[in-house]
Amino acid sequence: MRVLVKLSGEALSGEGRKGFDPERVSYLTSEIKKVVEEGYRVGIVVGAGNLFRGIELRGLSRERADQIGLLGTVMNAVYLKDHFEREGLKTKIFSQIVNLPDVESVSYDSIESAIENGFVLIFAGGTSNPFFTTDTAAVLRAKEMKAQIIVKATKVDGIYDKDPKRFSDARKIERLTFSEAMKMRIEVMDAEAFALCKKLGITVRVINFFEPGSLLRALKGENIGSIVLPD
Ligand SMILES: Nc1ncnc2c1ncn2[C@@H]1O[C@H](COP(=O)(O)OP(=O)(O)OP(=O)(O)O)[C@@H](O)[C@H]1O
Ligand SMILES: O=c1ccn([C@@H]2O[C@H](COP(=O)(O)O)[C@@H](O)[C@H]2O)c(=O)[nH]1
Repeated sequence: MRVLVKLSGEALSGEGRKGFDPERVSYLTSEIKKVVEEGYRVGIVVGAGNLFRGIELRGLSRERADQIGLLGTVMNAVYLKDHFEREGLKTKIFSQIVNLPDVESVSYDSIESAIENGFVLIFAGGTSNPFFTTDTAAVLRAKEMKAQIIVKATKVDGIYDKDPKRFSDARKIERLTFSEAMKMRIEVMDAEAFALCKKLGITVRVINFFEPGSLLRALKGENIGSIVLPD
Protein backbone atom coordinates (compact mmCIF):
# COMPACT_ATOMS: atom_id res chain seq x y z
CA MET A 1 0.00 0.00 0.00
CA ARG A 2 1.22 3.50 -0.85
CA VAL A 3 0.64 6.41 1.50
CA LEU A 4 1.36 10.10 1.33
CA VAL A 5 2.02 11.53 4.78
CA LYS A 6 1.47 15.28 5.09
CA LEU A 7 3.72 16.32 7.95
CA SER A 8 3.26 19.62 9.68
CA GLY A 9 6.52 21.53 9.98
CA GLU A 10 5.84 21.62 13.71
CA ALA A 11 6.44 17.87 13.82
CA LEU A 12 10.14 18.84 13.59
CA SER A 13 10.08 21.49 16.29
CA GLY A 14 7.27 20.68 18.70
CA GLU A 15 3.94 22.43 18.82
CA GLY A 16 4.11 26.22 18.71
CA ARG A 17 7.92 26.17 18.53
CA LYS A 18 10.39 27.13 15.80
CA GLY A 19 13.48 25.42 14.44
CA PHE A 20 14.45 21.79 14.96
CA ASP A 21 14.17 19.70 18.09
CA PRO A 22 16.37 16.59 17.71
CA GLU A 23 14.10 14.65 20.10
CA ARG A 24 11.00 15.44 18.03
CA VAL A 25 12.84 14.50 14.84
CA SER A 26 14.02 11.26 16.39
CA TYR A 27 10.41 10.44 17.39
CA LEU A 28 9.18 11.37 13.88
CA THR A 29 11.85 9.16 12.30
CA SER A 30 10.87 6.19 14.46
CA GLU A 31 7.18 6.63 13.55
CA ILE A 32 8.03 6.64 9.82
CA LYS A 33 10.38 3.68 10.28
CA LYS A 34 7.60 1.62 11.90
CA VAL A 35 5.41 1.93 8.81
CA VAL A 36 8.24 1.35 6.34
CA GLU A 37 9.18 -1.84 8.21
CA GLU A 38 5.58 -3.03 7.85
CA GLY A 39 5.98 -2.77 4.07
CA TYR A 40 4.11 0.48 3.40
CA ARG A 41 5.55 2.65 0.61
CA VAL A 42 5.84 6.16 2.00
CA GLY A 43 5.93 9.59 0.42
CA ILE A 44 6.12 12.67 2.63
CA VAL A 45 5.15 16.26 1.95
CA VAL A 46 6.60 18.42 4.66
CA GLY A 47 5.36 21.87 5.64
CA ALA A 48 7.48 24.67 7.09
CA GLY A 49 5.47 26.02 10.00
CA ASN A 50 8.56 25.44 12.19
CA LEU A 51 10.58 27.83 10.00
CA PHE A 52 8.53 30.22 7.87
CA ARG A 53 4.92 30.55 6.83
CA GLY A 54 4.54 33.17 4.09
CA ILE A 55 1.49 34.69 5.69
CA GLU A 56 3.38 35.32 8.94
CA LEU A 57 6.29 37.23 7.33
CA ARG A 58 5.48 40.90 7.71
CA GLY A 59 6.76 43.69 5.44
CA LEU A 60 7.36 41.53 2.37
CA SER A 61 5.30 40.98 -0.73
CA ARG A 62 3.32 37.76 -0.44
CA GLU A 63 5.10 36.30 -3.47
CA ARG A 64 8.51 36.73 -1.83
CA ALA A 65 7.30 35.66 1.60
CA ASP A 66 5.94 32.47 0.05
CA GLN A 67 9.24 31.81 -1.73
CA ILE A 68 10.90 31.93 1.69
CA GLY A 69 8.26 29.51 2.98
CA LEU A 70 8.92 27.19 0.05
CA LEU A 71 12.65 27.21 0.78
CA GLY A 72 11.79 26.31 4.38
CA THR A 73 10.20 23.08 3.16
CA VAL A 74 13.45 22.24 1.36
CA MET A 75 15.45 22.85 4.55
CA ASN A 76 13.12 20.53 6.44
CA ALA A 77 13.46 17.87 3.75
CA VAL A 78 17.27 17.95 3.84
CA TYR A 79 17.21 17.81 7.64
CA LEU A 80 14.85 14.83 7.58
CA LYS A 81 16.83 12.96 4.91
CA ASP A 82 19.93 13.11 7.08
CA HIS A 83 18.07 11.77 10.12
CA PHE A 84 16.22 9.09 8.16
CA GLU A 85 19.44 7.79 6.61
CA ARG A 86 21.18 7.60 9.99
CA GLU A 87 18.34 5.27 11.01
CA GLY A 88 18.73 3.14 7.89
CA LEU A 89 15.84 4.56 5.87
CA LYS A 90 16.85 5.01 2.22
CA THR A 91 15.51 8.45 1.28
CA LYS A 92 15.20 10.59 -1.82
CA ILE A 93 14.12 14.23 -1.95
CA PHE A 94 12.21 15.48 -4.98
CA SER A 95 11.62 19.13 -5.76
CA GLN A 96 11.20 21.46 -8.71
CA ILE A 97 12.44 24.60 -7.00
CA VAL A 98 16.11 24.04 -6.18
CA ASN A 99 19.19 22.54 -7.71
CA LEU A 100 21.05 20.94 -4.83
CA PRO A 101 23.14 17.75 -4.81
CA ASP A 102 20.68 16.08 -2.42
CA VAL A 103 17.55 17.00 -4.36
CA GLU A 104 16.25 15.38 -7.54
CA SER A 105 13.83 16.98 -9.94
CA VAL A 106 10.35 15.51 -10.11
CA SER A 107 9.71 13.00 -12.86
CA TYR A 108 7.08 10.27 -12.86
CA ASP A 109 9.67 7.65 -13.84
CA SER A 110 12.04 8.55 -11.02
CA ILE A 111 9.20 8.66 -8.48
CA GLU A 112 8.06 5.20 -9.55
CA SER A 113 11.55 3.78 -9.53
CA ALA A 114 12.28 5.22 -6.06
CA ILE A 115 9.07 3.69 -4.67
CA GLU A 116 9.75 0.31 -6.28
CA ASN A 117 13.26 0.35 -4.80
CA GLY A 118 12.03 0.92 -1.26
CA PHE A 119 13.02 4.56 -0.81
CA VAL A 120 11.11 6.97 1.40
CA LEU A 121 10.25 9.93 -0.82
CA ILE A 122 10.26 13.46 0.55
CA PHE A 123 8.58 16.01 -1.69
CA ALA A 124 9.88 19.51 -0.95
CA GLY A 125 9.02 22.89 -2.38
CA GLY A 126 5.24 22.56 -2.14
CA THR A 127 3.45 23.11 -5.44
CA SER A 128 6.42 25.31 -6.54
CA ASN A 129 4.05 28.29 -6.60
CA PRO A 130 3.27 31.06 -4.12
CA PHE A 131 -0.29 31.49 -2.77
CA PHE A 132 -0.63 27.75 -2.06
CA THR A 133 0.20 25.60 0.95
CA THR A 134 1.78 22.20 1.35
CA ASP A 135 -1.69 20.66 1.85
CA THR A 136 -2.41 21.24 -1.84
CA ALA A 137 1.07 19.95 -2.71
CA ALA A 138 0.28 16.79 -0.71
CA VAL A 139 -2.73 16.06 -2.89
CA LEU A 140 -0.77 16.58 -6.13
CA ARG A 141 2.10 14.38 -4.98
CA ALA A 142 -0.27 11.71 -3.65
CA LYS A 143 -1.76 11.45 -7.12
CA GLU A 144 1.68 11.35 -8.74
CA MET A 145 2.92 8.54 -6.48
CA LYS A 146 -0.41 6.69 -6.82
CA ALA A 147 -1.01 6.75 -3.07
CA GLN A 148 -4.21 5.12 -1.84
CA ILE A 149 -4.54 7.58 1.03
CA ILE A 150 -3.21 10.85 2.42
CA VAL A 151 -2.60 10.90 6.15
CA LYS A 152 -2.50 14.42 7.50
CA ALA A 153 -0.24 14.02 10.51
CA THR A 154 -0.92 17.01 12.70
CA LYS A 155 -1.40 18.26 16.25
CA VAL A 156 -5.14 17.68 16.62
CA ASP A 157 -6.73 14.24 16.84
CA GLY A 158 -9.13 14.71 13.95
CA ILE A 159 -11.60 17.09 12.40
CA TYR A 160 -13.99 19.12 14.53
CA ASP A 161 -16.94 21.34 13.66
CA LYS A 162 -14.66 24.27 14.61
CA ASP A 163 -11.00 24.66 15.48
CA PRO A 164 -10.50 22.60 18.69
CA LYS A 165 -7.42 24.66 19.58
CA ARG A 166 -9.59 27.76 19.80
CA PHE A 167 -12.97 26.44 20.91
CA SER A 168 -13.25 24.13 23.89
CA ASP A 169 -16.81 23.11 22.90
CA ALA A 170 -15.73 21.89 19.41
CA ARG A 171 -17.27 18.52 18.51
CA LYS A 172 -15.35 15.83 16.68
CA ILE A 173 -16.57 14.57 13.31
CA GLU A 174 -15.21 11.09 12.60
CA ARG A 175 -16.39 10.79 9.03
CA LEU A 176 -17.36 13.34 6.38
CA THR A 177 -17.15 14.00 2.65
CA PHE A 178 -15.05 16.67 0.93
CA SER A 179 -18.22 18.54 -0.06
CA GLU A 180 -19.31 18.59 3.60
CA ALA A 181 -15.85 19.72 4.71
CA MET A 182 -15.93 22.61 2.22
CA LYS A 183 -19.50 23.55 3.09
CA MET A 184 -18.63 23.64 6.79
CA ARG A 185 -15.47 25.66 5.99
CA ILE A 186 -13.30 23.19 7.91
CA GLU A 187 -9.82 24.72 8.09
CA VAL A 188 -7.69 21.74 9.04
CA MET A 189 -6.67 21.68 5.35
CA ASP A 190 -7.12 24.51 2.92
CA ALA A 191 -10.11 24.63 0.59
CA GLU A 192 -7.95 24.17 -2.52
CA ALA A 193 -6.64 20.88 -1.11
CA PHE A 194 -10.15 19.61 -0.27
CA ALA A 195 -11.38 20.59 -3.74
CA LEU A 196 -8.50 18.73 -5.41
CA CYS A 197 -9.08 15.63 -3.26
CA LYS A 198 -12.72 15.66 -4.30
CA LYS A 199 -11.79 16.01 -7.97
CA LEU A 200 -9.13 13.27 -7.85
CA GLY A 201 -11.03 10.92 -5.53
CA ILE A 202 -8.33 10.75 -2.86
CA THR A 203 -9.19 9.89 0.77
CA VAL A 204 -7.66 11.83 3.67
CA ARG A 205 -7.28 10.70 7.29
CA VAL A 206 -6.41 13.32 9.89
CA ILE A 207 -4.52 12.03 12.92
CA ASN A 208 -2.63 13.34 15.90
CA PHE A 209 0.96 12.56 14.97
CA PHE A 210 2.16 13.31 18.49
CA GLU A 211 0.38 10.16 19.73
CA PRO A 212 2.87 7.28 19.40
CA GLY A 213 1.87 4.59 16.91
CA SER A 214 -0.98 6.63 15.43
CA LEU A 215 0.34 6.57 11.86
CA LEU A 216 0.71 2.79 11.76
CA ARG A 217 -2.69 2.29 13.41
CA ALA A 218 -4.32 4.56 10.83
CA LEU A 219 -2.75 2.64 7.95
CA LYS A 220 -3.85 -0.67 9.42
CA GLY A 221 -7.42 0.60 9.15
CA GLU A 222 -8.10 1.47 12.78
CA ASN A 223 -10.78 4.05 13.20
CA ILE A 224 -8.65 6.82 14.68
CA GLY A 225 -8.79 10.52 13.97
CA SER A 226 -11.20 11.51 11.21
CA ILE A 227 -11.64 10.37 7.64
CA VAL A 228 -12.68 12.54 4.69
CA LEU A 229 -14.05 10.65 1.72
CA PRO A 230 -14.90 11.51 -1.87
CA ASP A 231 -18.66 12.17 -2.19
N1 LIG B 1 -12.30 22.30 12.13
C1 LIG B 1 -11.05 21.96 12.49
N2 LIG B 1 -10.78 20.71 12.93
C2 LIG B 1 -9.52 20.37 13.27
N3 LIG B 1 -8.47 21.22 13.23
C3 LIG B 1 -8.69 22.48 12.82
C4 LIG B 1 -9.98 22.91 12.42
N4 LIG B 1 -9.90 24.20 12.05
C5 LIG B 1 -8.63 24.57 12.19
N5 LIG B 1 -7.88 23.55 12.66
C6 LIG B 1 -6.44 23.65 12.93
O1 LIG B 1 -5.74 23.15 11.80
C7 LIG B 1 -4.41 22.93 12.22
C8 LIG B 1 -3.79 21.84 11.38
O2 LIG B 1 -2.85 22.36 10.65
P1 LIG B 1 -1.25 22.10 10.87
O3 LIG B 1 -0.70 23.17 11.72
O4 LIG B 1 -0.96 20.72 11.22
O5 LIG B 1 -0.85 22.16 9.44
P2 LIG B 1 -0.03 22.99 8.52
O6 LIG B 1 -0.44 24.43 8.64
O7 LIG B 1 -0.22 22.33 7.23
O8 LIG B 1 1.44 22.75 9.02
P3 LIG B 1 2.65 23.69 9.23
O9 LIG B 1 2.90 23.67 10.73
O10 LIG B 1 3.75 23.07 8.51
O11 LIG B 1 2.29 25.04 8.68
C9 LIG B 1 -4.46 22.55 13.69
O12 LIG B 1 -3.60 23.37 14.40
C10 LIG B 1 -5.90 22.85 14.10
O13 LIG B 1 -5.94 23.61 15.28
O1 LIG C 1 2.73 25.31 -2.69
C1 LIG C 1 3.17 26.01 -1.77
C2 LIG C 1 3.46 25.50 -0.50
C3 LIG C 1 3.97 26.30 0.48
N1 LIG C 1 4.19 27.63 0.22
C4 LIG C 1 4.80 28.49 1.23
O2 LIG C 1 5.52 27.71 2.20
C5 LIG C 1 4.98 27.94 3.52
C6 LIG C 1 5.06 26.70 4.34
O3 LIG C 1 4.05 25.75 3.97
P1 LIG C 1 2.89 25.30 5.01
O4 LIG C 1 1.96 24.48 4.22
O5 LIG C 1 2.23 26.58 5.52
O6 LIG C 1 3.57 24.58 6.10
C7 LIG C 1 3.58 28.46 3.26
O7 LIG C 1 3.11 29.23 4.37
C8 LIG C 1 3.80 29.32 2.03
O8 LIG C 1 4.40 30.53 2.40
C9 LIG C 1 3.89 28.14 -1.01
O9 LIG C 1 4.07 29.34 -1.28
N2 LIG C 1 3.38 27.31 -1.98
